[in-house]
Amino acid sequence: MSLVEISDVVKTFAARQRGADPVQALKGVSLSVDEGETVAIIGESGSGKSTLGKAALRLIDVDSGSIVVDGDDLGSLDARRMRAKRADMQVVFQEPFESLNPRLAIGSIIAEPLQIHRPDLGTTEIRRQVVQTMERVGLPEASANRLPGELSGGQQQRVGIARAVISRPKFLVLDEPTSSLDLSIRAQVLALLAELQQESRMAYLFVSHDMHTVEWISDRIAVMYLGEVVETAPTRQLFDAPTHAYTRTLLSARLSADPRDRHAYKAFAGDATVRQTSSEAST
Ligand SMILES: Nc1ncnc2c1ncn2[C@@H]1O[C@H](COP(=O)(O)OP(=O)(O)OP(=O)(O)O)[C@@H](O)[C@H]1O
Repeated sequence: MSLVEISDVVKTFAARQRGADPVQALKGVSLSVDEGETVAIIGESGSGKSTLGKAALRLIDVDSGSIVVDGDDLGSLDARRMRAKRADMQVVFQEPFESLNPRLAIGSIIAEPLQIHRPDLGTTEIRRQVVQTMERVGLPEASANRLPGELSGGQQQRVGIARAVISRPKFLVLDEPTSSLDLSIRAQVLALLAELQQESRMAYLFVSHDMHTVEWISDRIAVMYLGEVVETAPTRQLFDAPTHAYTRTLLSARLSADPRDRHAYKAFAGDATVRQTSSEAST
């Protein structure tokens, strides 16, 4: 049994406009993610990727189907057990600034999950873990007292990652975590995510529409089309021998992308470090 087992999940949204039909965002989706594995979800805008990411963490309710994380069926947990379970399942969103409280200092933002989930820890221990986590994700200790708006986009996303991993989750949903970042910073943040995963064997569900990113980071890829997973395959196999017509269309779009970007990206990804670069220094 995989760490994360998503089985036959259906999710329908009421239409945003009055009179329009409801939207079936997930039409019976099944997917698993193993410990230490990165599964990417790709597909065009509106295919249901983000909805699946949110459903996997039970950030939204689903109509039917089940999501089992580390042996617990999320649908059958009561509110108290679900709250406790959240320490094991975290999320990193695309827009770091929007997901960080602009009025809280960075240190407090990163400390929050521990304050919620580990009432047994004292202030000194929480501070120690915050400093340790900041160091691990490449944030200067001095930024603990700064506000999110004072950091660069890359640093803000490091804060989002630090907050997500400080409670030592087993399962992380990453919803376009690097899409808003410059190419060079993107590669460094991806390298950081890969290192963190190697250290702690987290399972990653990685939502992305960027083929270069998923090719680099994922072990397996699930292709979504109109609320369904139409193909799941190991990354190399999917790129070399896609079986579904829609996957082939997606991949041909990738080939028409600017090849210079691709090479630049590979070069950056190859020697990316988690340390800050001058381009990432705050403004
Ligand atoms: N809260 C909501 N209310 C109504 N419809 C919604 C809601 N959230 C998502 N949808 C609809 O569900 C479908 C799937 O949306 P979703 O955001 O999961 O797609 P996506 O593949 O992540 O797209 P993108 O790449 O643009 O983020 C879309 O048709 C979207 O309009």
